[in-house]
Amino acid sequence: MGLLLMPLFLLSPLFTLLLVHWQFAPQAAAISQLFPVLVYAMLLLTAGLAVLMRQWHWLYSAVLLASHYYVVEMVLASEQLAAIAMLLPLLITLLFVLLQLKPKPQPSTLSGVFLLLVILFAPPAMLVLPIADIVTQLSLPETFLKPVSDSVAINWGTLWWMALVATGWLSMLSYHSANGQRWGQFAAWLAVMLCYPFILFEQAAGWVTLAAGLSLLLSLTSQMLHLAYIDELTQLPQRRALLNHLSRLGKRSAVTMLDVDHFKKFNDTYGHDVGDQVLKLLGSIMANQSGLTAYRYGGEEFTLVFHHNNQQKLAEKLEQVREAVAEYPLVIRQQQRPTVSKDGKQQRGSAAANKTVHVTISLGCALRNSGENTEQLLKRADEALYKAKKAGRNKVAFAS
Ligand SMILES: Nc1nc2c(ncn2[C@@H]2O[C@H](COP(=O)(O)OP(=O)(O)OP(=O)(O)O)[C@@H](O)[C@H]2O)c(=O)[nH]1
Repeated sequence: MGLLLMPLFLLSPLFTLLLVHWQFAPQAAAISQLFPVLVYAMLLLTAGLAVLMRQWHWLYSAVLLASHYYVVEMVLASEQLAAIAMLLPLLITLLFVLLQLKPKPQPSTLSGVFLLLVILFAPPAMLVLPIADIVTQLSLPETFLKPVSDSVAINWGTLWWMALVATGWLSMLSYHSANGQRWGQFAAWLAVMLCYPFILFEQAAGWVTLAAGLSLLLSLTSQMLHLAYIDELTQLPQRRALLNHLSRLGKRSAVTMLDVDHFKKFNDTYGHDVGDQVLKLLGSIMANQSGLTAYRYGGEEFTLVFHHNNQQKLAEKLEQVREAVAEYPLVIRQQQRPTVSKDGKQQRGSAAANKTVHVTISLGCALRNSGENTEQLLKRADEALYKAKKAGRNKVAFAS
């Protein structure tokens, strides 16, 4: 999913529920009648799916949302409301950040149980601790404590740090091109934080927790699709996605099978890890090609799918791919790792310790014949690949 699409997709529950809340008041009132059962049911569903899929990250996040929701619901009647509304978002933010930073242990391990207990009981502890006294002892400046307005129970200090955290977090996620899991957690955190300016509004916590839970559910679903369709090493879609694509391929199309030349020897010489790095690099070279969709077929074989059958254009493109791979300098360092740089020239460490090598690929292309099924098409592309190998490798061949 595109760089901007993922955050928009994961923030869509928040936008949608806000829209429903303000623009469709009768329907919103009917939905909020179902709170808190609906909210807890949504979180339970997310947690259940997370357990089923063994995606612990989502389990912890769902539990955190549930314990936060419980506290906010309870605190509304508390005399400590203002003080808790100051410290609770801080605690929740710290826990969310902890979940982003730490590798998530299995809940069946000791550290997993500990993490679960902290997430479950740290927020409710605020209900029994003398939070108002603690806040008084902090002697925060007047400007920090000044309420934003009479109608919202939040002060300027809290609003500012939330805005700072949101900006910093957002920049980090964009800079590192974060995955759905991290965006999902950010979306959930943002939704929860939105609760605070509106904490006095009826069912505000229910609405934002519902939005946060939906964001988690969407990110969990997209993670499952990712695991099912994307190859972890090369980050290219894998065979299952290829078969799906081929099943709806048009008449004018072509398929190319390609494979690394003498890869066994390469692995034997430089090690399997270096071989893996080469496959990763091939994945990124092919993902950056226009006019085709690249898949990892399996092992050191890749498949390229084209939505046209112009042989001249295909030959030019495939020649371009072949050259891009053959000309890419792989720097094998002392630790036996190739430098996979964008411009292909970056070298680190002592030049004397490095060795530059090249790999080549052979490509076999089949233009789709009328009435031909997927299996026959792939078989002909494979035969063409065999032809390219026989012709000396580092070649492009077309099926007859
Ligand atoms: N590092 C690494 N190697 C792999 C992976 N998948 C398959 N291979 C290796 O790829 C090699 C394929 O070898 P062969 O099918 O004999 O072909 P080749 O040595 O490339 O020779 P030609 O294809 O005839 O040029 C085997 O040694 C596999 O172990 C992988 O994911 N990582």
